[in-house]
Amino acid sequence: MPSLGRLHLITDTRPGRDPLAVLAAVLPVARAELVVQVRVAETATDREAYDLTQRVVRLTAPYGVTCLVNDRLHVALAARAAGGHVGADDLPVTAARQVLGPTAVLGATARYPGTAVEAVSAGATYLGVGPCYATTTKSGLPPEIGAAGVQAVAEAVDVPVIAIGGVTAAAVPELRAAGAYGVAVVGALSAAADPARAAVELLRGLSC
Ligand SMILES: Cc1ncc(COP(=O)(O)OP(=O)(O)O)c(N)n1
Ligand SMILES: Cc1ncsc1CCOP(=O)(O)O
Ligand SMILES: [Mg+2]
Repeated sequence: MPSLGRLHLITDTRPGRDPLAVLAAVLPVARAELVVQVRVAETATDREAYDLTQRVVRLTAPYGVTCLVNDRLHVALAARAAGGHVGADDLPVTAARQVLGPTAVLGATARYPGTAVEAVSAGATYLGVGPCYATTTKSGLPPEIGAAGVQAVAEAVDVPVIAIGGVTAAAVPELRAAGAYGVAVVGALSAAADPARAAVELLRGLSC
């Protein structure tokens, strides 16, 4: 399996956002350091998720970028994405691994060392760990775990830990120092006035 990119761009499909325009801006600067996770609203249809995934797969293929699908693993398979990401309300990691097959990239959400170790035993190849900081992108989240929470998970597992939730370029150094391999962001790229520049700033911290 090729090494995982350190900057995970999660698509922002909220009204007024343009995930493909953001991706087109970020791709040339981030290249293979980028992972794109297609995440659509729960109210989106499978067809909408599939169409967006196909477009992302086509856009990213020339750059060797890994494309993943959040939650909807059948969409990942149908669109020939590299894998998917599951959390507590999705298929269990063992079932997700069965669906995707042995070589797919499979991310799982974890907040604590115990659940992190279980997810890795069940077949997760990386962990999404958070929320690290306050965020308005997703509601109903549990309390933030901060860099200390990331460190606790990173010390417990030997797969890449991807910090998520309110992550900005300013926070990347402390997350890296805590053992995060990379970061996953929605707003830091989607809401940026200049997404390419925002990606460069995130990548600067990730390369240290
Ligand atoms: C990299 C990464 N980490 C965590 C999540 C959150 O997944 P989940 O807990 O299933 O929540 P939803 O994204 O499905 O709302 C993620 N998507 N990516
Ligand atoms: C999907 C998800 N899961 C935990 S935080 C989050 C949203 C992250 O978005 P942002 O990077 O804008 O805080
Ligand atoms: Mg989910």
